[in-house]
Amino acid sequence: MIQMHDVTKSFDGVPVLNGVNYTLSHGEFAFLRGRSGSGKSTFLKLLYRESEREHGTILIDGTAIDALQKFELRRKMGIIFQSYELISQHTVLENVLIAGKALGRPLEEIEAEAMRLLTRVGLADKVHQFPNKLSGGQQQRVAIVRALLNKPKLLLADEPTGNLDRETAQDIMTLLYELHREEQMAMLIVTHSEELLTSGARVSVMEGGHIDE
Ligand SMILES: Nc1ncnc2c1ncn2[C@@H]1O[C@H](COP(=O)(O)OP(=O)(O)OP(=O)(O)O)[C@@H](O)[C@H]1O
Repeated sequence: MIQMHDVTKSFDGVPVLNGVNYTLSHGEFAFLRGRSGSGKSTFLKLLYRESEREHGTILIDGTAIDALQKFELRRKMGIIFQSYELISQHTVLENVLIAGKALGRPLEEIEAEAMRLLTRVGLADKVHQFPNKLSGGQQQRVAIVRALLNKPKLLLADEPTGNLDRETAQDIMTLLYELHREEQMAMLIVTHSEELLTSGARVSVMEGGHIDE
């Protein structure tokens, strides 16, 4: 799903990624850990081309990421962030539907899929609420549903539980693992928290500009 070979990135002449090699298989579930400032977010941003690498190759689902327009690349993936990134003037349902409307999918189809997923994550009674009426954990569940609406083969998560208390963070990690199995997609989750790692899951570590298993 992800094949990264010898990728480098620096900011103002200071190297952050220094020849990163990384592979994630189709349907695999994996964590990426690392100290603050080690380059984890930079690594993810290169994958969804929020930032551009200097050297090396990156393939997503077998295709070199430069061979695609950004919107084509991002269709292949869902992305969630620590800060949820919901639109405050839109209801929960509207926030989720945005992802499907962006692809021009029929409203009836995306509404049905949104309701299925929102029910799955325990938010069936919140669909007409606005995000500021929800807890942090509930807002992250909305963001997860939005990321899954178009059935991506890959979900990238950048510190998805960074703003949540421990118990809620654990619930979100469990939910992500269950969804990876149920919806059959690869997931790469960046976290600095060792205690949140799902037991038995693959864990890679970003350190010194490299990724080690
Ligand atoms: N746009 C940018 N311009 C300049 N420097 C940057 C930029 N983005 C990141 N950096 C630097 O690159 C390094 C890695 O940052 P990055 O955000 O990738 O780390 P991280 O491992 O995700 O950290 P955290 O766990 O704190 O989020 C840091 O030293 C940061 O200051």
